Formats: sequence, structure tokens, C-alpha cells
Amino acid sequence: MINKLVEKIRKTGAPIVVGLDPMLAYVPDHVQQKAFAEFGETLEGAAEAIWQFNKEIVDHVCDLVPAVKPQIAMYEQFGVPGLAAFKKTVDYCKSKDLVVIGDIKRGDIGSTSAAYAIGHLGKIRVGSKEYVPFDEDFATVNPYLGSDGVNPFIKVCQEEKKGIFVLVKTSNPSSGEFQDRLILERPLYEYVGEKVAEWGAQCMGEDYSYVGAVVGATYPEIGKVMRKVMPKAYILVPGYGAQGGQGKDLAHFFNEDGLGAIVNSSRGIIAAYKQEAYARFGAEHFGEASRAAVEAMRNDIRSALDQK
Ligand SMILES: O=c1ccn([C@@H]2O[C@H](COP(=O)(O)O)[C@@H](O)[C@H]2O)c(=O)[nH]1
Repeated sequence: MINKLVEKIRKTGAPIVVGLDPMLAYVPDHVQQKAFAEFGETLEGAAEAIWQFNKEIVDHVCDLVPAVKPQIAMYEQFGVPGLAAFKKTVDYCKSKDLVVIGDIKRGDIGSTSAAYAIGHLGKIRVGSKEYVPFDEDFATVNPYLGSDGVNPFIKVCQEEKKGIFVLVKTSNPSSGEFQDRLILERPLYEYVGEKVAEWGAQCMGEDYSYVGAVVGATYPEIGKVMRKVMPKAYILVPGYGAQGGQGKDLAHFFNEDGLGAIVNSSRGIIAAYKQEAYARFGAEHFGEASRAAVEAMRNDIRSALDQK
């Protein structure tokens, strides 16, 4: 799957992930009302609204970008119907040939991680039958429990030719509370990055490993260091747009080949129609506003890479 991701990034010229984080507040009224007319103001109604919202956005951006990243929390908040909308979104994006990164941030003791890995990336046997539960292409993994929590994901990735992105340095303001703590004068995130490189060495695709890393756009200097610590790891870079990251912060997350990083924006794309810059589209044409936001992001990243 890492080879497909790299190939699609080359083809689209857009190292961009569209984050599908559908808060109900972002779903235009006309979409909500239609869903509520059918299902009432229920969890099912909310799930239908976010699914229809996602579908419209995916239809407008699927030819521009290589990948999407549904954030499972945004679906879980609507309970079981929300999870069904997550699965519908994953399947629909795959039918559009998009690479799907499940932002699930899992990681536990070995046996529990194995169940998470099967549920999201693998297959489950029930009697004589086999099922593919959520079937994302990549998942995000929290490494706080160490190799026990990560290895079950790697095993499933090896079997299924899928991949993971391990949290190394997250984009949020308080990420340094633990991640920047010095151990023998080096920050914890560097040790995690070294471990990502080690795990990834057993998991090579053509040019890059299918064990990647998450490093936030909001910490560009750390991105520069981590690029060197994990030369073969693809870096998933959240924090662009709504969290303040800009194209000019991103050049050093990429390798000299112009590859090696893929930048996520969620609110900045899916709620673009609410921003002044795209208000001309109006809520009725929110999909077109998202498309325009992707094009602007692509140009911003391209000009940063051209100036490198
Ligand atoms: O370090 C991290 C890891 C994950 N995320 C997730 O990415 C998106 C960002 O959303 P925006 O609307 O573009 O800010 C969201 O799903 C986060 O959970 C992150 O932001 N930082």
C-alpha cells in the first residue's frame, strides 16, 4: 500500500490528505434537514448527514488527492450509526481509488493491539467464514505501550500489504509535556523516531517503508530533524490550516526526491465554505469550496517545495 500511496502522490502532484472529520456543525443545514426528514433528529439522522456530507466532498476532491483520513472519533460520537457511517465512508473512498488512512490512534497490550489491528487492517475468521471488518489501508498507532503495542499492527501489515503511521511528535500545543522530555539529553520523540526507523527496516516497499510516522506541521524544526532520523519513513503531517501550519513550514519534512511526506488538512478543507476566502461558493456548493481549498493547499505546498 505504501507503493500505491507514493505512486498516487507522484501522479496527482499533491502530497495531500483530506481529513474527513465531519462534525455536525460543519454539515450545511440543507444536508442535515434532508437527513432528519428521513431519520428524525436521531443518531441515525446525524450519521446519514455526515455520510452525505463526506460523499459530496469526496466526489469533489477524489481526482485531486491521493488519500483521505477519516478521524474515527468524529464518527464514534454518533455511536453505532456513526461507526456505520465510518465504514461506508471508508468503502466509498476506496471505490474512488483513494488511499484510506484510518486515524484511530490505537495501541495497547499485545493481545488487544492484535484485535485492533485485525479490526482495522486485517481479516477476522468467524466459523468457516472470513470477514474484512473496517478495511482501511493505513492506521495511526499510539506507541506509548512500546513494541508490544506496535508489533501486532506490523504483523497484520506484512500479511495484508497495508501500513501504519506511528505518533512521533504530535501537532497539539501540549505535545511537549511528555514527547519533549529529555532522556540522556535527547527528547523522547527522537527515541520514538529511531524505533520507527528500526521497525520500518523490516517493512520496506520499493523506496519507502510501510511503517511511517506522524510529525506535526506546527513543529517545523522538529520535522527537519526527524526527516533525517527516519529517512525511509513516510511522514504524515497534520496541523496544516486550522492549527496554523503553512506551506513554508513544510519543505523540510520532504526528502530531496520531493517525496517522503503527506500533509493533512481536515477543517481547512471540509469546512472551507465557512471561510471568507471561499464564502462565494455558499453552503449549497460546499463541495466546490472544498475543491478550491485543496487546489490552494496544493499550490501552497508546491511553491514551498520549489523554493527549497
Ligand atoms: O498530531 C496529530 C495527530 C493527529 N491529528 C489529527 O489530524 C486532524 C487535524 O484536523 P485539522 O482540522 O486539520 O486541524 C484531526 O483529525 C486530528 O485528530 C492532529 O491534528 N495532530
